[in-house]
Amino acid sequence: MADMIITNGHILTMEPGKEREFSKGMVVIDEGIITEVREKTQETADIIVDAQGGIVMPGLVNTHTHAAMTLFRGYADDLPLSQWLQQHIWPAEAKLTDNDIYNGTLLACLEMIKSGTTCFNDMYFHMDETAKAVEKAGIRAALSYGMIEFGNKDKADAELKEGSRFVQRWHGKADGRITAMYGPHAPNTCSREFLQRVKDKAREDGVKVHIHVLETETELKEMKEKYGMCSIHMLNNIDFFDSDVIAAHCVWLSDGDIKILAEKGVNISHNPVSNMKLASGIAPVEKLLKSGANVCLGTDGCASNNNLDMFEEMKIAALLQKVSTMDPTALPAKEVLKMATVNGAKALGINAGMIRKGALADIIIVDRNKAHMRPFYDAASHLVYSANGQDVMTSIVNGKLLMQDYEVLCMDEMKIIEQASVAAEDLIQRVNE
Ligand SMILES: C[C@H]1O[C@@H](n2cnc3c(O)ncnc32)[C@H](O)[C@@H]1O
Ligand SMILES: [Zn+2]
Repeated sequence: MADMIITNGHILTMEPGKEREFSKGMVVIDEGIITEVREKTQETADIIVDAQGGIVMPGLVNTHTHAAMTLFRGYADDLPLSQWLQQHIWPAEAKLTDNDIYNGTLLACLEMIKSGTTCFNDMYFHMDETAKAVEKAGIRAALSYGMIEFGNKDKADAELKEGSRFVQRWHGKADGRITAMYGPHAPNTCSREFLQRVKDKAREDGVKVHIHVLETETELKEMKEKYGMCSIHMLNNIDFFDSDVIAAHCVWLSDGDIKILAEKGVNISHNPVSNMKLASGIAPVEKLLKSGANVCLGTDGCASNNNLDMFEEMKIAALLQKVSTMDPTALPAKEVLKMATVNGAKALGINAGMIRKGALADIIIVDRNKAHMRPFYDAASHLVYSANGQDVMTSIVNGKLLMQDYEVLCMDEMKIIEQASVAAEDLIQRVNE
């Protein structure tokens, strides 16, 4: 007897090269793993999930965020990145406590579970608290301590020590739901020597690296002044790049940079809403995909988005490429859906992002019984252009039901909202003191 069977749904497998879509399908889950995907099964299970009227698909993978920044949702809007970070966000972050991070991350987990994200990639501070919140919520996450040293040798040692302590403590924990990584913030906030040390340490520990790269034109100019080359060439020169790197943003790329990223197998997290809100620019996603690079999708934090809705992110990613290339065929729905599922899972090194025998049972069910979801010709089209996060009925992570038929089962929804609101209020009071 299996643990769970999902029946009656319209299944979208997203299996690379073998994508299948069929109605009234069955997905069998045992011990957190998908064991069967077919039209009919002889198997029985403890839990039967009726997906009638729903699209059964892989959970969405958000490959770049700062979860606890939910506490800064709407705090400092309508500013360019450098002013936003230096004058508003960093001074406020200096006042964050463990309790803030725990409550802010739980709020983020709630929002993600409700809007169909089953795994997220996070870089922030007080990361033990983020990990504890992930452990509690039941979601999957890749976590890294955000290291910033601005070339200061003592700070560099302390930052790497903390990054390493976090990796040792949390990698593979929470039934394997937590993957730990190193998180050097960016090439213009970390020195070249430090980035080299971080990458060496990550290789030694066998873990990945999550970093912001070439988000703004200011970074490009700073790097050219300091090193006589852009961030991509500087990082390539120190042998930083391989398929164990998740580079967030990558907006200001030359054709030569794109070639390097593709050749080295670097994973690029595209964050269109944040890039548009901070007016950072438009990442050359079409060119990156054509070059063979693995491009995935992230929301960035709630201070620059201001939500964690990956459905919204998918639609905006598609529309932005179309208007920037003046080509309506650019970034079609199926491609952007891959970015938000299989490509994201590949970037984070998890066996998910698809519904296939042997994959992790991270699955969502999206409601088709809504006015904006009818008629129904093509699932990918509806998921990218018509749906939003509030159409997610059911979320399953590691074979466990975190939300079923819109009812959150893994946490007390109202309590999380209340606790995070109180934490945010106290925090802003401390910031303004
Ligand atoms: C981990 C640190 O990163 C900061 N941060 C959040 N969003 C961005 C962004 O878009 N670019 C650069 N840095 C960002 C966050 O506030 C933490 O200080
Ligand atoms: Zn970021």
